[in-house]
Amino acid sequence: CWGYGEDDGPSSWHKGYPIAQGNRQSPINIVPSETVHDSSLSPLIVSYEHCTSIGISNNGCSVAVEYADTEQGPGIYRGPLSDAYRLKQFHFHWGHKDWHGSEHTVDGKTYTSELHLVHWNASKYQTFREAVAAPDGLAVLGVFLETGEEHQSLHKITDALSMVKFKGSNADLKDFNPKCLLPKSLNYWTYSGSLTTPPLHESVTWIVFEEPIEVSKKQMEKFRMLLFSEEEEDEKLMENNFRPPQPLKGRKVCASYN
Ligand SMILES: Nc1nnc(SCC(=O)Nc2ccc(S(N)(=O)=O)cc2)s1
Ligand SMILES: [Zn+2]
Repeated sequence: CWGYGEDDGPSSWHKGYPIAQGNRQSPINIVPSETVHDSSLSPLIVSYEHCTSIGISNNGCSVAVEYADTEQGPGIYRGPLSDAYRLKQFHFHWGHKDWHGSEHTVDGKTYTSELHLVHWNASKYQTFREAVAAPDGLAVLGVFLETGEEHQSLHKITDALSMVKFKGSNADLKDFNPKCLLPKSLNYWTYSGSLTTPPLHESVTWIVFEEPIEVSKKQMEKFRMLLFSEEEEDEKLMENNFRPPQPLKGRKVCASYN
């Protein structure tokens, strides 16, 4: 199947997933001077009050924290969105070293990691599976991580990583509210894109925050001890699980203002 190595990495995904060469692929390089400031863009509303996280798992390409799928669950609305989107999971992408690891770049600058909070359009679709392939099915919040001060809430995640070292492993992680992982400013860029891993569905309204959050080098090192491989397999360190920027193909990127 697909991966991030020499033979199964992003440059060969098009063989199994032709959409990889589609017209609204993600991530992209964001050029702030070329974004359109859309004054009709209202502030994004993040409503993460009722947060029943059910667990943390290593799915073989990243580490993800899943949320219970309930009506009054955590969600986002307004901003560029016409409907209410419900939080399904969040996960991270990172590099082998601190100088790279993010998927989106800003004027070519890479960050040490990128957090993705994956939401699906529960106003319009019955299930995540239905929404994941629909053009307005998903909304993903992107948060850049850069090395600096230790993040006071990220330790709840990094402390759990040793329990999900191997592909296919999962552990309890109760009531983790990801609001604490958002930056102070909710200024964002938004554009129409895709999943950044196979099946690469062009179903994502991307909302990427301008302001990064700070995490310590030690906290990043804990992500790099995770494995792509299963127990009993040859150890393959989980790192560089990011797709490089894809062609913009004429899309415009809008900037919020709040
Ligand atoms: N029928 C199907 N069920 N599930 C899938 S894909 C599962 C899934 O959530 N994939 C996913 C892949 C990439 C991203 S990302 N990195 O946020 O663009 C988010 C989510 S296809
Ligand atoms: Zn992602």
